[in-house]
Amino acid sequence: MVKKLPQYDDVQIETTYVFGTPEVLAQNWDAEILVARGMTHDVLKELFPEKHVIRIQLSSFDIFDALVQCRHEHAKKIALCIHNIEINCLKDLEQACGASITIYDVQNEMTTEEAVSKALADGADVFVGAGTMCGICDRMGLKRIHIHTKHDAVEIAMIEALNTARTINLERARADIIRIMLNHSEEGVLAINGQGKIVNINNQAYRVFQLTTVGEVIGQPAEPLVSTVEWKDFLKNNSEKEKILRIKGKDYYVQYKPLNEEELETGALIFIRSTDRIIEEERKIRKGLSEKGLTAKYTFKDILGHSRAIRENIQMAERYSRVNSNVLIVGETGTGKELFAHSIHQASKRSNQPFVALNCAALPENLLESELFGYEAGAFSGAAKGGKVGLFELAHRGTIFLDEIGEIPIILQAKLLRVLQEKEIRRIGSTSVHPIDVRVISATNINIEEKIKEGQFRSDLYYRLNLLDITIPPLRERKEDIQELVDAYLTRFACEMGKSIPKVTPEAARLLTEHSWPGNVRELRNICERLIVLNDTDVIDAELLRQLKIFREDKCSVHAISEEEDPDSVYSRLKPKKKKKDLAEELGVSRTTLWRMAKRQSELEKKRREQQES
Ligand SMILES: Nc1ncnc2c1ncn2[C@@H]1O[C@H](COP(=O)(O)OP(=O)(O)OP(=O)(O)O)[C@@H](O)[C@H]1O
Repeated sequence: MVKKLPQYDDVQIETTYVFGTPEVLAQNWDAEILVARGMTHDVLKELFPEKHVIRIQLSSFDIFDALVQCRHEHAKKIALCIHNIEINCLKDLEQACGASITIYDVQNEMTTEEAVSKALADGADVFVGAGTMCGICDRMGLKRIHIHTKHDAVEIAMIEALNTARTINLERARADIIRIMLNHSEEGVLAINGQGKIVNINNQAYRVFQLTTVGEVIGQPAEPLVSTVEWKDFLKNNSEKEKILRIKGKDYYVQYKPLNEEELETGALIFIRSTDRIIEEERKIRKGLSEKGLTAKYTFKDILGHSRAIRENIQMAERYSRVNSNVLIVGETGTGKELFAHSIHQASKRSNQPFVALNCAALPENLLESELFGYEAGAFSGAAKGGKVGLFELAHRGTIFLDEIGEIPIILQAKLLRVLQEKEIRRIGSTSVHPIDVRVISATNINIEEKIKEGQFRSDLYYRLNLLDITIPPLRERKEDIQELVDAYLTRFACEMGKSIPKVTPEAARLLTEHSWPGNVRELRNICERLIVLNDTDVIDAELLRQLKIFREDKCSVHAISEEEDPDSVYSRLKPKKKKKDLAEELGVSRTTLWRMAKRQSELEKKRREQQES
């Protein structure tokens, strides 16, 4: 009957003939959208306020068509019983029909009956109207003409109904997504209205309150469930609140957020999270961060040594933790500069924020720049698709530790200085800047002042980095720490390896104290580890130190290798055979020092080649 309707797979259309009293119309419709004409439309709308009821509009043409048919009935006086319609051209219509026309306004079945009776008394001989009127006329044996609705009007109403159906379905799909999201949330979520009644609850909250039937609590007061909560005060004050509540024997972290969005009734959302879960998640996050190197591992408690120098350094560093100024830590390799940097961060107000460490000597200039400042997508060929967040951005609100700062290329020094001055960074290839709040702790084992004199380090940057400074003396200058460090490391490694803790004889202790420790604490730590691995007795004596050739690297470690004019160093002899990690251990140096040695080595080789060529 209706042509060219848009097709929707998920919409079902049914047609039915309804006629009669509101009681008849009030049958159980399972349709969500009803399409009807005239009085039927009005009655259905009143009976089903929650449904969409769409009106099929009667057109003047439909009425005209019905009136013209009255000619065939030889009408003299036509009664037009119609609902809520205005006709301006009555005179023309009367002429076209050849009869007088009286309009009777009808609202429902009762008023239609009254109108028909009145029209009859007024002398009407033909009645024109809709289905209800026709039914009454048929009962009374009166001549009547039914106003039929044209296809076009039905089609327009059906299109409106289908569009409404589409909107309903879209809304429903959206609501389904929100429901699924809510139900997949690890948090229990409860929405309460201004009267403290539950208007919505997700699956997780059902579990928390151990409810069994879905919908059991909707419309019920929230009070028995969250009885300990002064939600009334909270609604009154319209402020957020958080509490730890014990619900069904378990602890939950509960947050209340007031809801007074314009279109929503004032109420609140209650979020409920298991405290066990929060702790577990935090642990995972910390683990994730530490795997990425974003957390500090050490505190001042990890720094051993009772020498005056080390104690004074710790005291000073503790004071530095309380402020935000940049710190420069100076000391030979392996003296514990990184340990101090971690500890300062951990004792500072930034301890819950990231600690990001970077060795400036370990990367070539271009990589170092992108590592520090990040880059935009497509900033250069080979750049990662989504761009890259730089370490400064990663360290926002926390601390960045720039080890081997003396090695930073002069071009990057200018950029770093700008970052420290402006407190904002610009990624490579980006036009915009990001404000950052990062504390910089840097470390060096070279004399930066010398580098400044040589024009290789900017003095303005040095003063920015060196607002506070710590100088850690080498181990050979604080021999009183050696015994404590040896005891601590022997104990630690023996426990880790399930061996008994060996006793160090006085002679062995003397040898250990007299050793020059060019690799400082790192070297001492490595030697202690070797002693535990290689020794199966309970004693460490001088003979064992000699047998195990414990100090065999003495002549070959940093000092020996630092003689730049000696390219035939132990480093170059060992290098081809070793992995970087093993080599660093063998030489008793850090991987950075190793990298520096490699760099120096290749510079020397280059120089030698150039000399040979010239
Ligand atoms: N005072 C100390 N107490 C305990 N352990 C220490 C101490 N000083 C250094 N160490 C240990 O020695 C090793 C080297 O320390 P760290 O990496 O902090 O030195 P560094 O000065 O930063 O070295 P590099 O300049 O070579 O990077 C680490 O295992 C660290 O835990």
